[in-house]
Amino acid sequence: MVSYTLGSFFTVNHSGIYLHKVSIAYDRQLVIDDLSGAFEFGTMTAITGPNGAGKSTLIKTIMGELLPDSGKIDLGGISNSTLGYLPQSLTIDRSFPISVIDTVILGTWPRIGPFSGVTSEMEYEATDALSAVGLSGFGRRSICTLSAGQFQRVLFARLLLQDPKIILLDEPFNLIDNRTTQDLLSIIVRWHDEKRTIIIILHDFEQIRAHFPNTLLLARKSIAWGPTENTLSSANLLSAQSIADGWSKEPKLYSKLLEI
Ligand SMILES: Nc1ncnc2c1ncn2[C@@H]1O[C@H](COP(=O)(O)OP(=O)(O)OP(=O)(O)O)[C@@H](O)[C@H]1O
Repeated sequence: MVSYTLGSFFTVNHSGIYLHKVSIAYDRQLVIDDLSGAFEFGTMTAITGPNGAGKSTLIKTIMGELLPDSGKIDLGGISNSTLGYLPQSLTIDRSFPISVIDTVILGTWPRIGPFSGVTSEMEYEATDALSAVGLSGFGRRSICTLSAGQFQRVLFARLLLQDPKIILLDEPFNLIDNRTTQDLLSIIVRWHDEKRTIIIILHDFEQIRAHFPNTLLLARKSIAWGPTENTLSSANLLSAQSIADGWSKEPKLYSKLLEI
């Protein structure tokens, strides 16, 4: 449980990832505007919104890859080096000549460091993880020979070895078939049952309604953040879309940066 002081007036206790008035800009263009809210530990939250809404930017900022231009992100006492993160598959370079099993074993680095050497126990764990994601027998294959869905299964196996308490997934079902999606969804649901915190970017409202109790609807600012049924109301979705229709015409500049 973390205590957090808002201004000089009061202190709130929370156990989760806490965002307080977070704004993020690229080249003076605001892509997240004054976002406040919490991802409570143990909850499962979908982040959705139109293309360009700032969803990946938000996740990268929680990961510490980007810094907010103003506001604060508090990880509730957890170091961002221990977060489990799956970026969008299109951003991952698969040309590096590495085997499936070694890719999965890389998941142990955040737990035991990169210099410990590969033990037979790690190989057993990685083999088990590959079997859990339906890839028994794939260990010696090179990752560049895998299909998109098989590679995504490998990345889930790597997360199984990493064993993180907080898992951030950026469109994990992009470009993969329904069967793989269902298999990976059942792993995510199991992680939730194990009280891990899941934050997942998704575009499919049916999938979100079926599996994710909480949703943040983003359109460069929070349109709604709370129980999924309330967040994904027609009025909120319309509002997000109309904001998206407008932002390409009128880029909003970040006023604090303009003062420089
Ligand atoms: N490195 C960058 N430099 C400049 N602008 C960027 C950068 N990364 C993202 N942007 C811009 O910031 C805005 C938000 O991008 P982001 O990728 O966070 O959106 P998103 O909601 O994840 O979109 P999508 O659903 O298309 O993946 C977009 O207009 C994008 O072009």
